[in-house]
Parts: sequence; C-alpha cells; structure tokens
Amino acid sequence: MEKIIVHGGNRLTGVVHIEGAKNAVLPILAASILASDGITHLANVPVLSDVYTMNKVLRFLNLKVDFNEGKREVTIDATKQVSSEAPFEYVSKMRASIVVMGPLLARLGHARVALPGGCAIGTRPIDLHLKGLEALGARIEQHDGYIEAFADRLQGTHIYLDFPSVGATQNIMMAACLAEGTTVIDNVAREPEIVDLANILNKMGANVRGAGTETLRIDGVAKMHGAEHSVVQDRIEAGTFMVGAAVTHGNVLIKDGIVEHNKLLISKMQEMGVQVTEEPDGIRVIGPEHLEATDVKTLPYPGFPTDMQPQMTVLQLAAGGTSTMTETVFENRFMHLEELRRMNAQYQVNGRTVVMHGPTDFNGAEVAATDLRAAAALVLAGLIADGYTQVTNLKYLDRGYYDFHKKLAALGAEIKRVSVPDNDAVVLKNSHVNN
Ligand SMILES: CC(=O)N[C@H]1[C@@H](OP(=O)(O)OP(=O)(O)OC[C@H]2O[C@@H](n3ccc(=O)[nH]c3=O)[C@H](O)[C@@H]2O)O[C@H](CO)[C@@H](O)[C@@H]1O
Ligand SMILES: C=C(OP(=O)(O)O)C(=O)O
Repeated sequence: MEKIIVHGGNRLTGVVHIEGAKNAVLPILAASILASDGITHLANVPVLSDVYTMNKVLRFLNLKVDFNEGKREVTIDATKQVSSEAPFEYVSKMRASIVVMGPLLARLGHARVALPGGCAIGTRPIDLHLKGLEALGARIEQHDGYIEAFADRLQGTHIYLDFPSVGATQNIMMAACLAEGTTVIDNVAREPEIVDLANILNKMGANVRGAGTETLRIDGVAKMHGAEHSVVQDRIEAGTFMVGAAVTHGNVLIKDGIVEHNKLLISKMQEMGVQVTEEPDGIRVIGPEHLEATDVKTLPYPGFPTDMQPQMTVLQLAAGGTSTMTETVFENRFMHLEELRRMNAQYQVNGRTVVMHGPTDFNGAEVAATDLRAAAALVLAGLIADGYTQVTNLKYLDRGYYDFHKKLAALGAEIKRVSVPDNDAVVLKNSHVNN
C-alpha cells in the first residue's frame, strides 16, 4: 500500500508547472478512432493512470498507440481494421471510456461497450448519450451489461440535451462528425475540454462550430484523418494548487495558468481575501493571514466546477465564520467531509448543501481517499494540519494528478510518498496521535 505523509505548517512558495488536462485528453484519445487515414500526434499528454487505461482500451480496439511519457507525447495509428467492442474489464476501471461509443458507431456502424455504472460520487447514468445517438438514427440495445448500438450511416438532426452533460456532448459530437448532413445540438456542455475536443476534430477534417457556446453545429464529413494537437492545460490541477497556495498563506505562480478557465474559482477566492493576479507567465496566488467565509454552488461550466468542490471546502473550512457549499452536479460528492471530520472539521450536511464552521484547527490524522478530488482535498488539509496526516487510497489521486507530492514538496511542503506492507502501521511523530 502507498501513502502520502504530510506534516502541516509550511507555506507553499514558488512556481508550479501544470500538466495537460485529463478531462481533455481522454475524449481526444477516443476521437483518434475516427482517423481512418494518417497518424494522430498528441503533445502535452499527462502521465496519469486514466491515460494508461484509455490507451489500453484503444489497443484492445486494434489501434496502435505509443506513449512517450518523457516527452508527454502519444502517437496513434487507427488506419487498420478497428474492432467495435470495449469490454467491461476496461470500462469498469474508468467510466470515461464510454466516450469511445460515438466514434466507434460513426466509423464502423456498430459499437458494443460495457455499461460504465456509477462511482463514489454518484449514479452517473448515460441516458443522454444514448438519446442523442438514437436521435442520429442509431438502434440501441442493452443486454448482458453491455450497450450495443447499430447504424448504417448516422443522419444529422436537431438534438436538445436536457442537461449540458460533458460526456454526452462529447459522444454525440464525435458521432455527428461522420453523420450524413448537419447536426445541431442545443444546451451542450461549454467546458474548455469541449472546445479542445472540437479543435482537434476540426484539425482531423471535421466541421464543428460553436464549441464553448450553448449550441454546436456539426456538418458531417465522409472521412477523417490524423492530426497534431497539444492538449489544453488542466484547469482543475491548476485550481488545486491555487487552493494550496491560498490555504497555506503561500505565494505561488501557476505557470501559464489560464484565468479565463478558472474565473468562478478566482472570484470566490478573491471574495475570501486571496490575492489572485494575472501575470505575463501565469496566475499568481497569495494567501492572506485570515480567510473570509463564502458561499459556493457548483454548476456546469462556466459555473463553479464540481471537480474543485472538495478542494474548495478545505479553503472554506479554514476560513473564519460560516461558509456553505451546494453541490448541484453530483448527488454524492461530500464523502471527503467525513474524513475531514476526523481532522477536526465542523459541519452539517442538509441535502445538497453543507454548512461549514471555521476557522478549523485541522489535526493530522489517518484518512482514506474515496475518489480523485477527495484525495487532493485531504492532502491540502494535511498541509495546514497540526502534526502528521497520512492519506491512503492513492490510486484515486493517480487518476488525475502527476507527481502531486513532488510538486508540493518543490513548493516547500513537508511531504513524502511511501510504500508500506498492507498490514504494517507507520509510526508517526504526531502529538495528537501519541497523546
Ligand atoms: C472524464 C471527464 O471529463 N469527466 C468529467 C465529466 O464527467 P461526465 O461527462 O461523466 O459528467 P456529466 O456532465 O455527463 O454529468 C453531470 C451530471 O449529469 C448526469 N448525467 C450525465 C449523463 C447522462 O446521460 N445522464 C445524466 O443524468 C450525471 O449523473 C451527473 O449528475 O464532467 C463532470 C462534470 O463537470 C466532471 O465532474 C468530470 O470530471
Ligand atoms: C470526477 C472526475 O473524473 P471522472 O469523470 O473521470 O470520474 C474528476 O476528474 O474529478
């Protein structure tokens, strides 16, 4: 078992480099299925376990995938016969593999993909993905835990999404690229990762307009080819380090940080007294001595991102007074709070809202991550806790953060990652544990 052990109390200072976005590269890797001609070259690919999983899915589908981790580059050859089945073994590891469905269906007229199921943060149905593909003319069947979709050639149409789902938008837009005629999709997701996907699709020969707005218009083309693309910066990794700087009273430059992508986070942090300024080479975050309370509600982009919610609650708990967080995107994304309670957090959950009472004197404790962003939040709390915090279940952290502990150590945190036999206790010099 691996653990991160952090000793709280150090300010974060310096410069941090941010990787390419997990949530952009996963659908982009799936998009490479559409290239029946030529090679796709991706740069700024983050070295994450989710990327390895998506690469395995693509290899299973008979694509040739080479990942040069040192250079952060992936090349994909999808010109050979592509297979149409993504089995449970992979899809169960990572829900995002469902986005191979649209490209497979569009290219092959058939896709058989294991049902992804839910995860710790919610039930996560895919009804909107399927409704969209059906509207494009696909026949959908569900049996033995698999979704199977068939279509001779998809037909362009007008689709209204009941909710701006990120995954549904991606699946439907990729399917529509090779459909006959024009597809208009209303109420789509507007995340920067959608814009990044549209950008590479267009480089691959597709005709997608409106990415970043509520309506996408896609004129179908007969064939697509490989392209070169550099993945957009990870706004959630950037936001996580911004919170780290703020909560430790630190002073950190998020190298090449994109203000536009984190507007709501920045405005909430400023409301709390954090200094956030745009500089020529990135975003500088300076944490105040005393943080003010604030109320936050998660919403689809450009609203406050649910993927920053757990990290933000650590900042709110550190602030003086009563703060609230309302989670509207996922129904079960407060599991990190139970672990933070073990570190002395005081709060009540009322339905989708948590009411937090700060400032919290966090105590170091042994805590377990329940999901990806929960893992990051627990490490952030450890940075300001009295004594030692041990965070386990790091497989979640590795889905979305590359060398998280090393980047924090480079900014001045006292932190290390250790490997211990499963039944061995690590003895810590922690006054709270020992007393
Ligand atoms: C790989 C990736 O990019 N993951 C992101 C993506 O996930 P993902 O694409 O799964 O998120 P969605 O936007 O689809 O889901 C948002 C909400 O809509 C619901 N829903 C979604 C589809 C559907 O067919 N029916 C339905 O009810 C979900 O259960 C959830 O409650 O967007 C989320 C919301 O910003 C982020 O938290 C995830 O990090
Ligand atoms: C919820 C997340 O990812 P996924 O949709 O891949 O589970 C996330 O990145 O916080």
